[in-house]
Amino acid sequence: MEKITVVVGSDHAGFEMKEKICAYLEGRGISVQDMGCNSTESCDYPDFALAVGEKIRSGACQKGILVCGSGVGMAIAANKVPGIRAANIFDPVIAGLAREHNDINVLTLGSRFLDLQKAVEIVDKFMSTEFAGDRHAKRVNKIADIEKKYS
Ligand SMILES: O=C(CO)[C@H](O)[C@H](O)[C@H](O)COP(=O)(O)O
Repeated sequence: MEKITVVVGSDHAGFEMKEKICAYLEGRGISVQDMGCNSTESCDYPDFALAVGEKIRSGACQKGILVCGSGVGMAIAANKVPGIRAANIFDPVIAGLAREHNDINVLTLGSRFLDLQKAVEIVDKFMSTEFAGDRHAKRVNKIADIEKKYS
């Protein structure tokens, strides 16, 4: 596995799972940058999706993980940052495909619908699966072209 820094964030609903995922990644020797939140006090997921997306866009971090109650709000918000390809994943096989075919750089998780063991399996797939390139690169480039059309 390449040496990378993972940037993580959550809202109040994802806080506890985010903390456990940080500890899991750090325990595996992976460098983690935590953009908050820092408690279960109610807060707004777009603030953390933006912070994580900007870290990746700037090149400071290579992959991101965002946790909210369903994972949906985080995915919608993160995908508004140019260059971010975020997907809300509930299954490790799909996590592998999302890396292999779509080169996602942000994983979003729904803490209210995933147990920790499944979340960790998804994180492992996200971290360990390489983009396959080839025909998939052409398609991912077309996604970037859509973004350029509106910039
Ligand atoms: O964005 C979401 C829903 O798509 C997340 O699940 C949020 O965590 C959720 O909306 C937070 O809800 P709450 O009632 O304010 O806890």
